Amino acid sequence: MERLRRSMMFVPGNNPGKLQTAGIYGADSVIFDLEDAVAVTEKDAARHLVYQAIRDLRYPCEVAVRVNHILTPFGREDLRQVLPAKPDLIRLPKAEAAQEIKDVDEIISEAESKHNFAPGTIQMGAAIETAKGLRQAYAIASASPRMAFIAIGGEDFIADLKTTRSKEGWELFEARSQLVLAAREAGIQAIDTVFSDVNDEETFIAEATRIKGLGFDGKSVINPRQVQLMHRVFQPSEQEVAHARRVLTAYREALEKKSGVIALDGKMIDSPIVIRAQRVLAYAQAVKK
Ligand SMILES: CC(C)(COP(=O)(O)OP(=O)(O)OC[C@H]1O[C@@H](n2cnc3c(N)ncnc32)[C@H](O)[C@@H]1OP(=O)(O)O)[C@@H](O)C(=O)NCCC(=O)NCCSC(=O)C[C@@](O)(CC(=O)O)C(=O)O
Ligand SMILES: [Mg+2]
Repeated sequence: MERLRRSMMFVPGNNPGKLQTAGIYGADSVIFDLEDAVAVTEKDAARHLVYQAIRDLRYPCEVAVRVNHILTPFGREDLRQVLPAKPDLIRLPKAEAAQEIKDVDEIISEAESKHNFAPGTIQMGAAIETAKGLRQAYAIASASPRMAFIAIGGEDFIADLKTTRSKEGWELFEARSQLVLAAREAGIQAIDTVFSDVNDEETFIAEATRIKGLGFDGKSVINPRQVQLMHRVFQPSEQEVAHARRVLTAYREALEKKSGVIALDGKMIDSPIVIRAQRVLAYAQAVKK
């Protein structure tokens, strides 16, 4: 089972209080942000705070840093200053081309070598936030062995589409589906976008349920209150686990009788159903830890 990334919580990189407590809320990952949550005048202070937090504090989860785009005046300096702290992952915003991933991969390799980190220690993820980026989703996802996921940055994506965000999310449906397909083709995870109204739990849960159904592995979140909501949506129910066990038992018995297909409660059980049942059990096991 790959690493769980049900909840990836953004933490503004210029907020010392939030950086200090970010690990206590149970998120699978924290993303210390140097990009859009940080004003241009605060970039330098934020880099320093993020470096110190990663170096000095122990987080019980994956620690990622969202740097500015490599082609902005800030991206390379972000990497230069935070890589020596050895974050688990660098998340790139507004990715539009495989070359951006390759360039950052090279910078990370140089830092790993300079600081005696094992090669490949620091992973990468990239957010697709424009129509142009979406066209390159597979190329981006497969541009480096460091790539652990691609994400959709929905707020920027919607601005690029020149539309507005609805509760039902129709405007993002096509992009979300394409993003999951590209991630699966590349064999990496797919992460959904943030939901900005932290007080609207009902719509958050509906959206989380929908994106789980589309195949996403998790969601970027902006507030601790969204973490457990997300985990609850992704938790396999007792009925799902019990059903998965019955599927595997029935299939084993079928194989013993030299048959590759069997009916359980009137429904056909064959190998893709078995693969799904195995995933439910592996997932239930992983979320218990
Ligand atoms: C929204 C709000 C201001 C509300 O604050 P409030 O203080 O009213 O919240 P409360 O619930 O009252 O907080 C209760 C307690 O939790 C603490 N607490 C809250 N949030 C915490 C947190 N994030 N980390 C650690 N701690 C936290 C707080 O300090 C308090 O602690 P305490 O005082 O001890 O009780 C706050 O959450 C926040 O700043 N969120 C992060 C915003 C951010 O990073 N945006 C950029 C990334 S998105 C983007 O860029 C778009 C994107 O790029 C995305 C993509 O690519 O996917 C795209 O295009 O779509
Ligand atoms: Mg964005």
